Amino acid sequence: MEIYKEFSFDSAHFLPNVPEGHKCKNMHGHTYKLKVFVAGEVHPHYGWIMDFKELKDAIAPLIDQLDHKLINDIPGLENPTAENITIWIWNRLNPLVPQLSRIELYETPTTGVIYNGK
Ligand SMILES: Nc1nc2c(c(=O)[nH]1)N=C([C@H](O)[C@H](O)COP(=O)(O)OP(=O)(O)OP(=O)(O)O)CN2
Ligand SMILES: [Zn+2]
Repeated sequence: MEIYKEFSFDSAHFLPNVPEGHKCKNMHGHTYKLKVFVAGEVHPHYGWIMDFKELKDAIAPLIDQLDHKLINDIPGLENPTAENITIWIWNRLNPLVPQLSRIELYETPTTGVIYNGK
């Protein structure tokens, strides 16, 4: 079984490595939607895989770093594609939440990344 919790953050970014003339070389913003999945067994006493609040507390410092920021300024995110942001989140969240099974990051309503750490 998997549980999930959704988060969102509003951030500015630009993509420095795209060719001249590409619209994403200009600074612009997104309301990112983040969906975090955790897999495991249902605890016989608590009746849950993991407390949603524990998940929220684990990701809060990462959301704080991203929300209302220029993502390019964050060390490790100088080229803040959706793929790189997703890997950055995974690498910081997985040590705190070892049962992490999947991250989905939506940059726009029609574009996103699904990552399971491999
Ligand atoms: N594989 C990726 N491709 C692109 C990324 C990315 O992170 N990974 N990022 C961008 C830009 O950040 C851009 O803001 C999003 O691109 P796009 O889907 O073209 O955005 P639009 O809102 O303009 O989409 P429309 O459907 O055309 O309105 C680009 N590519
Ligand atoms: Zn963008």
